[in-house]
This record gives sequence, structure tokens and C-alpha cells, in this order.
Amino acid sequence: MEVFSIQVFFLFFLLSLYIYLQFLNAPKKTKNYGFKTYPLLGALPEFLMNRHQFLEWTTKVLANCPTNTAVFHRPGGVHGVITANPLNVEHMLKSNFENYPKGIRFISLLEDFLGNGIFNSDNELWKIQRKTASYEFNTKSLRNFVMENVTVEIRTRLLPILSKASETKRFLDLQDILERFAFDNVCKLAFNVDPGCLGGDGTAGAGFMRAFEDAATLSSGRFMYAFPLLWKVKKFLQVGTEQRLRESIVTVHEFADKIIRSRLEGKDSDDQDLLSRFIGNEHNSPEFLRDIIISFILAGRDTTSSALTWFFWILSSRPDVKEKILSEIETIRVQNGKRIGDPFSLEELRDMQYLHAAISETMRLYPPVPIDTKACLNDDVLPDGTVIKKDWFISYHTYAMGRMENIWGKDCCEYKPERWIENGMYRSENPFRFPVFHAGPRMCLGKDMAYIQMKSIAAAVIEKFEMEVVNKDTCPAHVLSLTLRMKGGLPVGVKEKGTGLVF
Ligand code: HEM
Repeated sequence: MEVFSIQVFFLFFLLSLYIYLQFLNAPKKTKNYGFKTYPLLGALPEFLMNRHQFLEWTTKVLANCPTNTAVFHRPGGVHGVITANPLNVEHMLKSNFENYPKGIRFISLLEDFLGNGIFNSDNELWKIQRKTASYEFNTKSLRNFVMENVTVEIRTRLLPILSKASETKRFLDLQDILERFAFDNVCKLAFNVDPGCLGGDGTAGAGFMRAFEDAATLSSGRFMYAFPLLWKVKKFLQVGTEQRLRESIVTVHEFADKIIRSRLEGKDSDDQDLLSRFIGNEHNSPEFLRDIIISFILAGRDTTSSALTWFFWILSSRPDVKEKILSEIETIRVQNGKRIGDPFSLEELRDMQYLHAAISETMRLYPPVPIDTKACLNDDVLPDGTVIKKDWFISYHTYAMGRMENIWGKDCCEYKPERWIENGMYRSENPFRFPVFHAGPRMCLGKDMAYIQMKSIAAAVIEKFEMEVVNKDTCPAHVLSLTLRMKGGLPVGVKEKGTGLVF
């Protein structure tokens, strides 16, 4: 009998322990939205399970939250807020701008690569660069310089490559082509160097481009470590990804330093590019000039190519939209007495309102910079009532915002360029509802330039070629780097119109 009661007691003890542990490990059910949070582990288990589909997972979570905002906790003191709420976005990017800088955590992750360039600095260092750059980005001379570079790259490289692919019936990776285009272009803008990555001889430039890409991907990979201490240990020991990162940074810095040195010595002087506009200030050291240039290359490198790659993928299954774009381009071309293949002027590009809408609609659903993060300097309460503490991070989730019913209505997940058109003209959206180019004092400086480049390429390609996207009905997977790139690229077959060739 005594043995029996000991057994019952022991069983009862085990059962109680089991129930207690279950309770301890169960997600806190105080509310049924937001990130599932476990005692001690916070949202880490869910983060680890969903890291490979981070954007989709976080979009779903935010869509289910009453104000499209969720608080996130992870062990190791990582706390923050992720929001897809335009009022919160306006608050962090404009109304309370001073309280939400990039912050030390963000800056330290990218510092080895970007130093103190505009993209990776706050306060005075950022202000000086912003002032010079925003003045220069608004000059007619810089706009003409960009226009000229884009036109030459299209005529002498992009179109001949596509014609050749059509002739030889070779499949191309369109994403790769567009990235090379953008890289050549932004290097010309930054320091008037043509790396020749697209179709040129490209020997020196290709190494620079590869190293730049590795450095960007590996630096941004640091954001996804469950335990940030890990990358710091790897960096200290110089192993694995951190060793590769160091090597790629050395290659990028050597390439840039050589050009800057030669420019400072007065050789190859040219007064059109960004470098020459910053060299004018004798307080800028060669290292700082390098940081400035690298930040600009990063900003303009694969943002436009990302947008255009998704744009061409969408067009492949939307002949109705393609027809409307074609008809608009044809009308403008005929009105201005041009032949197919002639470059379009700035004014003609500006008149392409439907094309502008179709590209914007692409970026609404596939924003080149899908999520962006700042730090919180002092405790604050966001407009929707969310409490945020000092040293927490705050991310505005552009990818999720493009998919929020609260912002875009019931048809938010449909691709509809018409939603941007009012009385036949493109209607801009409030940048806090559509923060694809950021908003407030740190808004993207290259927005106009980006549209010039994207519209010039789209107009030139669509009039002259048919593209057949391999697996066009499957949404391509993406790689989460600083920008939204397609995993495995975008393989396409190309047919030059009027040649009678078939795919
Ligand atoms: C579709 C194309 C583009 C998109 C979607 C885009 C988007 C963005 C976003 C979201 C930011 C804010 C990043 C942050 O602060 O964390 C930004 C900043 C910036 N962008 Fe762009 N960008 C594009 C093209 C370009 C181009 C072609 C340039 C020219 C080189 C450029 C230059 C810059 C610069 C200099 C900044 C930093 C502004 C500052 O911090 O004050 N962007 N861009």
C-alpha cells in the first residue's frame, strides 16, 4: 500500500512538472497577435524557424496586428518594434527624426565596408555629406551627365547584347545584365570610371564588382545572426564569412583608393562626377572620400536593377499592361519624330506617365529596399500607442506596407498600375504610405535619377524585344540582402522584333 502511494505521489509529481513545463514553454497568450514570445527565448524560436522567409512571415504577423505594428524581443538584449503603419513611419522618419538615427548597432555592422559614408553615418558627418550631395543631385549638369551615361550604355552595350542573344537563341540572366548595367552606371556617376561590367572588356571592373557584391552581401548577413557575438568572434579569428568579407573589402578599397589618389594628384581630372564635387572641400581626407564614394555606389548599385528585374518578370504574364506601355511609348516617339531605338530625351521620359505608374506599382509589391532599420535614442510612444524604449531598434517594413489592406484596400496584393493614374496623369503617393525611397530628411537622393534610368531601359527594351521568362507563372524566390534580389536570377529568352526569329 505504501509503495502504491509513493508511486501515485511520484506520478502526480511528474504530471505536475510536465504541466508546469508546458506552461512555461507555451507562448504567452495574453493576446493572439504579434510575435509569439516564449519565456527566456523571446521570439527567437519563431525567428529561427522563419529566417528563410523573413519578409513573408513578418508581413503576416503585421497584417494581423490591430495597428500593423509588433514588438519583438530576442535574447541577448535585442528588442525592437517592426511597423507597417504610415503614422509611425512619419513619426520615426520625420516628426521625431532626431530620436531615430541609424544608430551604433547598424553603423557598426556596415562600418568595415562603408566607413562613415552618407549611407552609414548620423549627425554632423551625415549632414555635411547630405548638404553637398543634395545640392549636386539637383544640378542640371549632373542630370545631363546621368542621361548621357545611360543613353550610351543602352545603345552601345545593352541593346547589342540582347540582339546577340536573340540571334544566337541564347538564354540570358536578365537580373545579372541589369545589375551590370547599374554598376557601370553608378561608377561613372561616382568617380567617372567605366568598369565595363556589361559587355566591355571588364577585366579590372568585374573583380571590383564581384568584390563589391560580396562585401555588401556579407556585411548585411551580419544582421541575420541569432547571436551577434558570433560574427564578432569570427571576425576576431578571421575565419569563414568574416575572412571572405575582409578580403572583398580590401579589393574594393584598393580599387577606389587608386582612383582617388590619382584624382588628388591632379591626374584624370573631370568636373562632372560626384568625386570631383566632394574633392572641392579640402577637409575631406582620402579615406573619407573613399567612404563617400562607396556609399553612393552601394545606394545606386542594385536598387534599380532589383526594381526592373521584378518589373520584367511581372510584364511577362501581363500582356495587357505591356500593350498599354507600348502604346504610350509609340505615341510619344511618333509625336517627336523618332525611330525605334532612338534614345528618349528627359522630357519624353517625363511624359511616360503609365510606364512610371507600372514601375511604381512593381516597387510597391517588390520594394528594392524591403525593410529599413533605425535605433531609438530615448523612450518614446509611437502615434499608434506602441511604447518603444531607449536602445531598441525600429524597422519600417516597406514590403509589408505594399501588402496592407489598410493602405491599399482589398486589392492590395493585385498588380494594378491604374491605381497610380488620375485623369491620365501619374499621381504620387504620400511617402509615409509608400516609403520605397525612404521619406523625410534622409529621403533617397537618387529617386529622379533612378526613374530616368529605369524608364530609359524599359522603353528601349520593350519596343525592340520580346522576352520569354522561364517559369513565368511561378513567383521567384528572393535573397534577402540589403536589396530584394531574385534567387538564381531571372532567365529569359529574347527575340528581336521584326527579325522573324522564334523562341
Ligand atoms: C529604385 C531605385 C532606388 C530605391 C528604391 C532607393 C531607395 C532608397 C532608400 C530606401 C534609402 C534609405 C536607406 C537608408 O537610409 O537606410 C535610400 C537612400 C539613398 N539613396 Fe536611394 N534608392 C534608389 C536608387 C538610388 C540611386 C540611383 C542613387 C544614386 C546614386 C541613390 C542614392 C541614395 C543616397 C545617396 C541615399 C542616402 C540618403 C541619406 O542617407 O541621406 N538611390 N535610397
